[in-house]
Amino acid sequence: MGTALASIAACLVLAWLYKVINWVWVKPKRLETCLRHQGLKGNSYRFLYGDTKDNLKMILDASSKPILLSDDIAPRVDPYLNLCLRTYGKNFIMWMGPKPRVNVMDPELIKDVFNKINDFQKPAVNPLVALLTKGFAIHNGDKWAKHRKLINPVFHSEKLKSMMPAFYHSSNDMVSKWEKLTLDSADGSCELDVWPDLQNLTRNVIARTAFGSSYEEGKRIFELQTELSGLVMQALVSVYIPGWRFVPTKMNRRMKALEREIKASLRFIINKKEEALKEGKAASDDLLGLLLESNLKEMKEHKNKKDVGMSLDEVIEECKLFYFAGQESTSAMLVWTMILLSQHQEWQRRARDEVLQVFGTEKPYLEGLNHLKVVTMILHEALRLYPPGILVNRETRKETVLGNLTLPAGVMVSVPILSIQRDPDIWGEDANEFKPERFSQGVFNATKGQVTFLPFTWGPRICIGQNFSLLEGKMAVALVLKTFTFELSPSYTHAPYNVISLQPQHGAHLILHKF
Ligand code: HEM
Repeated sequence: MGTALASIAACLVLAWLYKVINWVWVKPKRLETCLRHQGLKGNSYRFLYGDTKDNLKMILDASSKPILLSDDIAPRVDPYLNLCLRTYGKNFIMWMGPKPRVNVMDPELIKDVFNKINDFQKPAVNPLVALLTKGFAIHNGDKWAKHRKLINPVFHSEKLKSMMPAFYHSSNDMVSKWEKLTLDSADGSCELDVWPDLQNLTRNVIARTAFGSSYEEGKRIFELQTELSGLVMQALVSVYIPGWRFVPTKMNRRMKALEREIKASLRFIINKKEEALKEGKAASDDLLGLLLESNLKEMKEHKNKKDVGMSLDEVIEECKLFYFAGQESTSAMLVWTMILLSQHQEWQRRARDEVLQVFGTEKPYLEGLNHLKVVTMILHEALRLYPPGILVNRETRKETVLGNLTLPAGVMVSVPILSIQRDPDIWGEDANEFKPERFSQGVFNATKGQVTFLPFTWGPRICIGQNFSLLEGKMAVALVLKTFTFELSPSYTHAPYNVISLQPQHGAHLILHKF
């Protein structure tokens, strides 16, 4: 009996060892040979870590010093990728641990990557990131399609109209706070770091638009989510050990407690809203109400079918996704827009003239915001130079053809948005300069119809919140321009860096003058 057990144990250990050796050595080397035969350059695979150690070291080094406003930001923001581009050209492989990642910058290939969503799937997320959200942004296949279909109506342009009061009140709260600071000073000016206030603005917008009347509870959930993101980020910089998250360390216990509290608070809000909706009491004009309405409709229409609609847990995860996806990126877009307009006073003046011409002393309204041409050009140029998401990844699950390449299963494909949007081959020699006039005839003309402007990516998985965030951004920019002129403070240091989104590492110190 004992010998039989020992043999089974030995077999299990051998099987496990085989899997580990295959994962860390045999498979990466096989993939490397296959990719090199097809002409792809890049560093050789290094055991377990691949390029990740060098990548991290270069990021830490680059982020230890600021750069000049006139410098290219790529060497600071993504130094390793930038080095590979210079060393190997645009088509190369980088090693994300034992996984090869192919860099793709050809517009036709990018189109394929974003269009063929079943061939190029979202990579599995680190279980730590899944603590923050398991919403449809991380799913593939039928589950993604089902959730996207249910959530699409929530972001329909006619529904955005009902979000206008939330955009206005949140922007107005911020502008009133700044106005008070300028009025309290003798010369009607004040110096401040606008970055935390812009983050607060976009948080308030999501709390208001997601939960309507439950806004205060929504804000509390945000505080918990922010603490949880901080802990997840801390855990992510250490080497990921499978299963470590179950060890009851102080940090792991806190993460679990936060996750439980967030879930319980969301469950409470959702139940309250669902009850009210069923009784016909609540106007479903917030994101959660609209989502529940879309869900109820689907369940009624297909009540005899299996697996229809979303469960309560799935709705909870989608609410967490609104927080996660909707906030950081929009505040990043706004902060870089303000920094660029501080540097380029002529464009600031043109944008203000337009805002005053459209709204005069009136509160900004939907149709007016939709007609702001100069402001839209400026937002697009800010999103080109400082895309909140600098890179997106996909992964092959089976042998897949991409242009001249045949990629085996298990290869990551990366679209480096920042490098593409600053590529002189695509945008011309002035690619690194702020020139909103590029977008004077719209995005299609600016890109000559190619897939080269990608702040929201492209294809079926394009950002669902694109119109939402642009409208929110226009409201905030219009109110700021109506109230202040602004410039960079001498204490501003230019230090773009990438943590989830492209952020100003040392804040955004500006001087505001009451207009
Ligand atoms: C300036 C602001 C924003 C930027 C630059 C941005 C950017 C992006 C990008 C690049 C993706 C695609 C990621 C990928 O393909 O891997 C994406 C997806 C997504 N975004 Fe946004 N986003 C913004 C605002 C928002 C807002 C306000 C919301 C919601 C309230 C939102 C919700 C989502 C969702 C749910 C997805 C997943 C779509 C899918 O997988 O089908 N985003 N966003």
